[in-house]
Amino acid sequence: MTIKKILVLHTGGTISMHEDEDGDVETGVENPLTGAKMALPDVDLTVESIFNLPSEYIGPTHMLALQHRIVAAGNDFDGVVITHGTDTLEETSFFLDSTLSVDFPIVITGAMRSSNELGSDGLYNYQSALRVAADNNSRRRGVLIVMNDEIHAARFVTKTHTTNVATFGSPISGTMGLLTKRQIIYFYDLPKRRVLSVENVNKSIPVLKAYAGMDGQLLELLAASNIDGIVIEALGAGNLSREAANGVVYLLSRHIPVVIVSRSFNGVAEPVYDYLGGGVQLEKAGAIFATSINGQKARLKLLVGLDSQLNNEDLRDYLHQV
Ligand SMILES: NC(=O)C[C@H](N)C(=O)O
Repeated sequence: MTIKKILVLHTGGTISMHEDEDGDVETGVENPLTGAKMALPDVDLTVESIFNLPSEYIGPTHMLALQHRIVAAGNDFDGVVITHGTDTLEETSFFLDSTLSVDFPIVITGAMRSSNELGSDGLYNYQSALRVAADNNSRRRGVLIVMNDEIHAARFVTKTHTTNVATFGSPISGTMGLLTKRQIIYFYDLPKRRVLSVENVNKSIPVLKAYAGMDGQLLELLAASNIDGIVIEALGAGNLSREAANGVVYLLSRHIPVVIVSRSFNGVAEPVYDYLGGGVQLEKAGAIFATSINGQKARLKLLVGLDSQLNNEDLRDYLHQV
């Protein structure tokens, strides 16, 4: 068996934290994963602590720094493993997946229980991520999320539970693969996606959730506040109240791109209803329906699309693509 060279990038999160005597979880200086004993395949690890942050502090600038580090690694490694807090793990995964085209596996993992808690899942998930990154079958699959013996695609994964170790799920596509004691099994291949390079991540793109009785006031306020675009988690298949729909029309009249996803946990947003506020009329007015992603991912996709100077039809096609 050939030895696989894996680049490990620690970024912080619960996987690198510990519980104090009161049971509160805090960050530490030493990463508990460093020097930990694991049953591993033949891997040669290069370990870097690129950040030591709770993932609530991670934003697009950090994601871009990670992306640059991976690009700089070139073909020096057979795989990359990133450890990350779970709260924004799906966003970092999605950003990297949208902006990196590499053959080697990029695997992201985290933990729900910190290093000294009973039933801590950090070391186990780290070991699983290394196994997946060292597996030849993990190549050319985009960015993968490995937690709790499951493999998920960055495009479809989301955090589904506040505290459970089985928090990550892919409601639309299902789990992409599994780790057993001896095997790594993939159930399906992903549809092709368009990868774009990104240079500047400083766009202002808020995400707004729709609700019964939503008015257009907030949308009009946002239209006057120098935003570059907006994502609305609309109702059901992608519908809004009449007042909110008028707010969308106002935003569009100011040339602010409006991207529609659903606030529903599962399914794809698409234009179905033809009345004021219905998806058909929102699309006719110029709103863009993003396919199969949630609000936080649509925000990143719009950011990447705008930074790549995509406009009108091109931007629409890009956001439509699964
Ligand atoms: N389980 C976790 O990692 C949650 C933590 N708050 C973080 O995202 O950094």
